[in-house]
Amino acid sequence: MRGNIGFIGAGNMGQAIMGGILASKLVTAKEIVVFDRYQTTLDAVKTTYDITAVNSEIEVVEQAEIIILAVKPNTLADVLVTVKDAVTPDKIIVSIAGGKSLTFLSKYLPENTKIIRVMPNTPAMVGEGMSALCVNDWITRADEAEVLSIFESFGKAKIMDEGLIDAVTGVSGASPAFVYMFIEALADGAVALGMSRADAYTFAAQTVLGSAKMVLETGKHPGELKDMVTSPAGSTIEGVKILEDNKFRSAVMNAVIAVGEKNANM
Ligand SMILES: NC(=O)C1=CN([C@@H]2O[C@H](COP(=O)(O)OP(=O)(O)OC[C@H]3O[C@@H](n4cnc5c(N)ncnc54)[C@H](O)[C@@H]3O)[C@@H](O)[C@H]2O)C=CC1
Ligand SMILES: O=C(O)[C@@H]1CCC=N1
Repeated sequence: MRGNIGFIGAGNMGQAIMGGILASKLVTAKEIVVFDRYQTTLDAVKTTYDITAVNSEIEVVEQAEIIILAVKPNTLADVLVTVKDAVTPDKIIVSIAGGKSLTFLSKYLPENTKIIRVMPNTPAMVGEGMSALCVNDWITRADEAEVLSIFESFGKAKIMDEGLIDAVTGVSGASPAFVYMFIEALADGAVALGMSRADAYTFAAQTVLGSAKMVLETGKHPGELKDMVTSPAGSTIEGVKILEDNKFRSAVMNAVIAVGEKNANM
């Protein structure tokens, strides 16, 4: 790393990324410089991770080379206005705010600022994140590789065209929420059939984890993997029919599209 990694905002996502970077030992805890305007959060993060806590947004920009803006989209403009004068051409500004484009970000920053827009997700917290990175014209190949290595330290990461960011937000940024709903529902079904709550979450979550690994590691089409589970006249196909009757796949598709459309209009 060329220097410290800064965070402005240390909520769910800021902490997920911080935790991921620290677990992978990409930098030391002291090389992570954090400001959160909510003192309780800042104190908690300092205690939990032993990072360098500072007292303002500007101090983060001054003390770090790569600055991750992890505030809510509706506070992003205020943060950009606050830090603008401290942003020099050598700094890399990374925004993870949903719906805020590179053009939006560049309007608030000096003309030649290096900017990267990222859509990560919360599984970063356990080293299994999925992030898409969109870069502006001032980002060099070396900058790109360095920031990619941050996001690869806690999962998979890929440089993507900004035109695909709404699709990314639907399929990986927001979809952990859908997956948790699915796991909860699987477990509820098992509980209805007599299994304990604790066992039901373990059986459901391990099955989702294993099924995801099958897709990633076998390279087989998900339909083929589904067919491997459904014996003729067996029990699984009865469940598949219920999901089809209830438009399960259509509901999931529409959920992804709704996220993307909202993201495009934030
Ligand atoms: N939660 C998620 O699954 C994902 C969130 N995102 C994006 O990440 C961003 C952050 O989301 P969350 O972490 O969920 O929100 P959050 O509300 O948990 O965290 C935001 C943090 O920023 C702090 N903050 C606000 N203004 C500040 C300022 N001026 N200086 C320093 N700290 C400030 C708040 O005190 C809070 O701790 C959002 O823009 C969201 O679109 C992106 C991908 C996934
Ligand atoms: O709900 C949101 O706005 C963000 C974007 C992706 C996940 N959370």
